Amino acid sequence: MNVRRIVVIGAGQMGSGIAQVCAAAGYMVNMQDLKQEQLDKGMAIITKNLSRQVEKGRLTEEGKQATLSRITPTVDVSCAKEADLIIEAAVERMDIKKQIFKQLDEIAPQHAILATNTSSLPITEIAAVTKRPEQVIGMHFMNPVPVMKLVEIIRGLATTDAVYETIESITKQIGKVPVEVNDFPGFVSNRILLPMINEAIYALYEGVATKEAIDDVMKLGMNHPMGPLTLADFIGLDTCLYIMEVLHEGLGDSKYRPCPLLRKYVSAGWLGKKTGRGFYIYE
Ligand SMILES: CC(=O)CC(=O)SCCNC(=O)CCNC(=O)[C@H](O)C(C)(C)COP(=O)(O)OP(=O)(O)OC[C@H]1O[C@@H](n2cnc3c(N)ncnc32)[C@H](O)[C@@H]1OP(=O)(O)O
Ligand SMILES: NC(=O)C1=CN([C@@H]2O[C@H](COP(=O)(O)OP(=O)(O)OC[C@H]3O[C@@H](n4cnc5c(N)ncnc54)[C@H](OP(=O)(O)O)[C@@H]3O)[C@@H](O)[C@H]2O)C=CC1
Repeated sequence: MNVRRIVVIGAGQMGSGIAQVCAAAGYMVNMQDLKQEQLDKGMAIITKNLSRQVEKGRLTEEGKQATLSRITPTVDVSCAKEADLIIEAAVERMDIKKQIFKQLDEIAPQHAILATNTSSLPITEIAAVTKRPEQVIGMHFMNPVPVMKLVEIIRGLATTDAVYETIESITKQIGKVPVEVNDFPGFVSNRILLPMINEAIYALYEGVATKEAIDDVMKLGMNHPMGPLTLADFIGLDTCLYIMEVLHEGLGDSKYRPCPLLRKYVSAGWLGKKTGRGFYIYE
């Protein structure tokens, strides 16, 4: 299928990154969010990332402007009318994703593929609220999107081979590496990563060590680029909690219970880097 226009739903840290890499590869992109403020923040992040590439001599000023000109920020979801592919990157909650997919199914042209960047939620269940489950698929980017190579691709029960192949080909065109995994809670990435992060939070909760010490052990001892508590702040503690809840409920094993300290921080609105405070404080 020939994809020209991509609509990205959500202009947060993932949505803005996805819009950037798609526009940089030549696609026309509409980036939609509920609030203008969030769109402004998303565009500012994209501009900053592209400017850094110009400073490093990896991109010309014209190239930066051309990429920016291919992105149209909007609060109007009816931009989905023009989409060949929609990539949803709103909040990690099944009720909200179902609402979005129902609406997109009504607005988007018949041929359009509806992809979700969900970190953990079942693709089949999201697809079931649409009249085109065969055109719904998981396209799971990693954070920060412009840097990380992986895109986990997850078929729902009804996803066709043609839709899978289109998404695989677009993933390669935007310079990423597709890896196919099956539709299980948390897929592969977060089934393995999030229990490690949750265990690090338990270690802090139980007083095994300070947050700095826990992060140092994993950075210096295991060569992780970021310690698990820094990484949790980077992902967003709300997203970490939602993912743990999906693993706990979806796999039915108490080993996935979210740490009470994680719940407490989320209740306090300490969501990590994006709100200025999580396990650490950010200026
Ligand atoms: C929750 C989910 O569903 C799935 C997930 O995404 S889980 C999260 C997965 N991501 C990770 O695990 C990230 C772990 N951390 C890292 O890999 C690294 O710390 C990092 C790439 C984020 C930063 O790397 P670093 O070496 O510490 O810092 P730094 O030297 O400043 O940056 C390295 C490069 O990344 C770029 N970069 C860093 N942060 C960036 C950002 N937020 N956006 C865009 N580019 C960024 C820098 O510009 C730099 O680019 P060049 O090499 O081209 O100069
Ligand atoms: N953070 C990460 O490391 C990763 C996250 N993901 C997944 O990507 C998705 C987005 O995460 P992330 O970008 O971190 O989250 P953010 O909180 O940074 O951004 C989410 C954005 O979506 C907006 N939004 C909420 N509801 C709607 C809606 N109905 N229509 C349009 N926009 C909406 C939010 O607006 P408002 O703030 O006003 O609610 C916010 O701007 C989640 O599903 C997450 O699990 C996937 C890979 C990695």
